[in-house]
Amino acid sequence: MELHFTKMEGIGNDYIYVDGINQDVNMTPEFISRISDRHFGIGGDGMIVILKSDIYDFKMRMFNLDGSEGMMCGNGIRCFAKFCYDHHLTDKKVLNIETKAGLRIVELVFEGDEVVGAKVDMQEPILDCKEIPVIFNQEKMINEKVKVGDKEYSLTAVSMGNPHVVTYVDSLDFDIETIGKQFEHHEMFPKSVNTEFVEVINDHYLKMRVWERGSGETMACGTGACAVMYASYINGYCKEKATVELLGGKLEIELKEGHIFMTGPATTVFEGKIKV
Ligand SMILES: N[C@@H](CCC[C@H](N)C(=O)O)C(=O)O
Repeated sequence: MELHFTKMEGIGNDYIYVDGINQDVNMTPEFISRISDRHFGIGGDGMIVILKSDIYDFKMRMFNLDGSEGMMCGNGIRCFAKFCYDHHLTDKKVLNIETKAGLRIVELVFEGDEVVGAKVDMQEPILDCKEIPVIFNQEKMINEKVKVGDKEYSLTAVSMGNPHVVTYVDSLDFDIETIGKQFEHHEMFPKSVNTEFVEVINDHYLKMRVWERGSGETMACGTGACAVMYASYINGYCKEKATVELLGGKLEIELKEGHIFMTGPATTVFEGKIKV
């Protein structure tokens, strides 16, 4: 049997996109980590499957490099919407997409006839520790000093449908592999966590690196950039609109009427088929 796929990336956060409406897709962790492997597979930060939804236009399921399933993917959902439009699964330019974290509304961005990106209503950020989830002795974790490994960090925990913890650093040049794993496996995060390390450049420009649960360091994380903007806003480091620069590029993030909006590119790298 063959599996048709499209490799796509949103500022370097790359996934293998597969149409699960017109073909059967193996969604076991073993298969996902095998095809995502950069030496023995197609290569990517994981796999994203396009499915029919009973309530909205489409349903997105996303899987990390280790095969674990994520609730939401910010860079992924922009590419997901482009995939649906480019593959003629829809001619809508605004798509309602069902994710494990609920509805996300994606407005495609065009250059001429070509879809080059999207603006996404990422819904309301969540600070409630129980919902994120974070085991902590207060309702919210905002700029709280917590020891991770042998160092104390000031942490702000935010859910964008998936769990994030944001911390501020003087320099982005550090051993993310060691520190990222300490956060990812810390007992205060019962469902693990995505960790964002942020350098504040000014009140409308933030730079970050991310360590994603299930995938390790990636070039970018869309939900992470939203969590960073919101954490920085409530900590008084930025205004309602900010550019967030990640290793793979920039996203524009805006807080409007309690919702976070993310705008960024979506790019097709190549298409193919593999024997499964
Ligand atoms: N890269 C993504 C987030 C992917 C999911 C995450 N690793 C999780 O398991 O929560 C993004 O762009 O948001």
